[in-house]
Amino acid sequence: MRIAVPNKGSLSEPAVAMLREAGYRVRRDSKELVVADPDNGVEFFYLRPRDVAVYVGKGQVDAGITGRDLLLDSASPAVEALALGFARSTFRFAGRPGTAQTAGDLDGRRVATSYPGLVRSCLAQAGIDAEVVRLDGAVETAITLGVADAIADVVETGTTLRNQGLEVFGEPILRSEAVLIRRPGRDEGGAVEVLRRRLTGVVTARHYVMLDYDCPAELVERAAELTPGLESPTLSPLHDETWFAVRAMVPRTRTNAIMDQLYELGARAILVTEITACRI
Ligand SMILES: Nc1ncnc2c1ncn2[C@@H]1O[C@H](COP(=O)(O)OP(=O)(O)OP(=O)(O)O)[C@@H](O)[C@H]1O
Ligand SMILES: O=P(O)(O)OC[C@H]1O[C@H](OP(=O)(O)OP(=O)(O)O)[C@H](O)[C@@H]1O
Ligand SMILES: [Mg+2]
Repeated sequence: MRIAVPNKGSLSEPAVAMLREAGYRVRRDSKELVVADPDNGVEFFYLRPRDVAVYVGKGQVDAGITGRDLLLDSASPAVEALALGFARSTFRFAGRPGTAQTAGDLDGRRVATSYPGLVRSCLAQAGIDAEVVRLDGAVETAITLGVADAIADVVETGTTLRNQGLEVFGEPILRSEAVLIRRPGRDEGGAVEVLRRRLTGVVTARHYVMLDYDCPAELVERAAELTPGLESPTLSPLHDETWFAVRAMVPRTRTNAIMDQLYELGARAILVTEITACRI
């Protein structure tokens, strides 16, 4: 199986980290363009982020990691197989304050972007007739230099826009994040499915922590409501028969709130441990 991985930019490092956590061999330095991983029957190709969807869409590579925005911009027939939870951003119109209230105000005006495919299809869908100016990056500067009236670009914290005195307008065009993509058609031999399952394990492991605590027997039912786990929490008897040990996965973002509630209920010895990988 061949897998395409972004070789630079925002996606590269977290994509490599995720593959490493999923048990694959990754490159040791940024000059390595092809990495063989015979133990897993995989060959990794480190490609430009924009090219990943092109190779996967043409079927030369079985799967790849890219951004949802890059996939849609490329108009590649590759298929999104799994959202990976990093490189989250929105794709938005922006301009100087007062330039426009909605995308409709762009009629007859110029929009600079490095995602012309995405922007053209968004404008066409809304029936807006605007000129798209294609730039390679740093598009925020296009307005200052008079090349465009507005821009459409990736926004994460909004710092870049603020620094240029720009404001977003209109509805977000897209919510993006890193995604696993696969070539269209059948997954020969189910090879991509193994990759997808492994990456799901990493995404889930990042999402949850393992919570262990001791709980008086009469409070176990109420404690189980606070920590229902995936199927049901694990109960183990303690030597002191009036207590149980309870174990359940909980969403990472709610860990401390749940620990507070358990403690107030009467649970003790509440411990949190990291999950490094899992199959759900
Ligand atoms: N600041 C950011 N925060 C989150 N995601 C981002 C950010 N900038 C770019 N991305 C995402 O990274 C992908 C773009 O990949 P690309 O390699 O072009 O990143 P980049 O950081 O812009 O690289 P470059 O150094 O070439 O500008 C897109 O999916 C985009 O949504
Ligand atoms: O909302 P923010 O947190 O400021 O992030 C968004 C910025 O990050 C990316 O820029 P990058 O540094 O990749 O430069 P580029 O425009 O040349 O791609 C993106 O193109 C935006 O400009
Ligand atoms: Mg960039």
